[in-house]
Amino acid sequence: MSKRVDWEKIRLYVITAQDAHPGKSVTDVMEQTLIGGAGMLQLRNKTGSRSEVLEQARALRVLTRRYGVPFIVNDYPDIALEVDADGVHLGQDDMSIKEARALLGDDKMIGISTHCAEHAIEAEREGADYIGVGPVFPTNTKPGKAAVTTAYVAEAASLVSIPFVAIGGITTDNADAVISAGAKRLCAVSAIVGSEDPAAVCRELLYKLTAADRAEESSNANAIANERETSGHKAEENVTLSLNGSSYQTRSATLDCLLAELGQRDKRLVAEVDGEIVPRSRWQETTLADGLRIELIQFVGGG
Ligand SMILES: Cc1ncc(COP(=O)(O)OP(=O)(O)O)c(N)n1
Ligand SMILES: Cc1ncsc1CCOP(=O)(O)O
Ligand SMILES: [Mg+2]
Repeated sequence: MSKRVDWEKIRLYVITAQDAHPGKSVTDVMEQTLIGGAGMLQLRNKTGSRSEVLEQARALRVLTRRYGVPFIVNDYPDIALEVDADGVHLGQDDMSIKEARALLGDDKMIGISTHCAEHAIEAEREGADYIGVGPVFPTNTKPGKAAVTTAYVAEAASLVSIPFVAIGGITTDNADAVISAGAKRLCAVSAIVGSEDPAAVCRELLYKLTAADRAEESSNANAIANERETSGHKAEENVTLSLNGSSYQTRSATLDCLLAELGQRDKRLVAEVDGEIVPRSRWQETTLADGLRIELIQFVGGG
């Protein structure tokens, strides 16, 4: 799988944490997350030797290929290349995006952690493929790291056009608040891989994301329907006027439109509304209303 991943399919990004599931293997737990609908996986191993990380990366590469989802390696661009992962995730203190790009080429994804608006803007400018936005809440997975709160999630949603994933302390209990702040994608570690049933937690988080999509679609559809209804009513509303002494119904909104409707706009004539002459320059701004008395006086002949 190359960098051209389908971000529409990636709503839930799951990261490994082997200490969170003693007695269960990383690949077994991560397979459960894929069964639950995870759309992207990351290998994050902060304590193992390089050879252990490489071995886990190889196994997760095989697994993610089987499920057709992108696979990212945290911290080790060289291992990402060696196992043909889809990319690397960098932190603010790691090598620059430029350096990683030079190593990995254009086909691999580069994700980077961001903790404030300036980071997000810089990441997009430097060519990151996605950003992590967090930690949204305090979390034992990243002890001592200040929470950025949902305020930064909302800021990121309006600041960047590359995809972003909200991360840090996200659980099924607080995910709605993160989604309401504007997150379309969630990334979680302990709440998923530390649970008895990782697939079920994934399904629940995905359900929350898709429920929010449906609510947004239906509120957009309502707004469009209201707009149509309002403008539809306007179009259907007839105005009843007195035109040269006779009752006349029209849908035209302005004097200019009425004269066009009557085929008179280009004729030499004087238009009077309620006894007052309306110069041609004001026909477009003269709106029609029930009961108006309109007199059209034609000039006959030349001279
Ligand atoms: C998706 C995602 N977001 C943030 C991080 C954190 O990366 P980093 O800041 O480099 O910290 P460590 O994970 O290396 O401790 C991430 N890994 N993934
Ligand atoms: C790696 C990382 N980067 C920012 S928060 C975080 C940890 C997220 O883990 P959890 O979902 O367990 O809070
Ligand atoms: Mg890192």
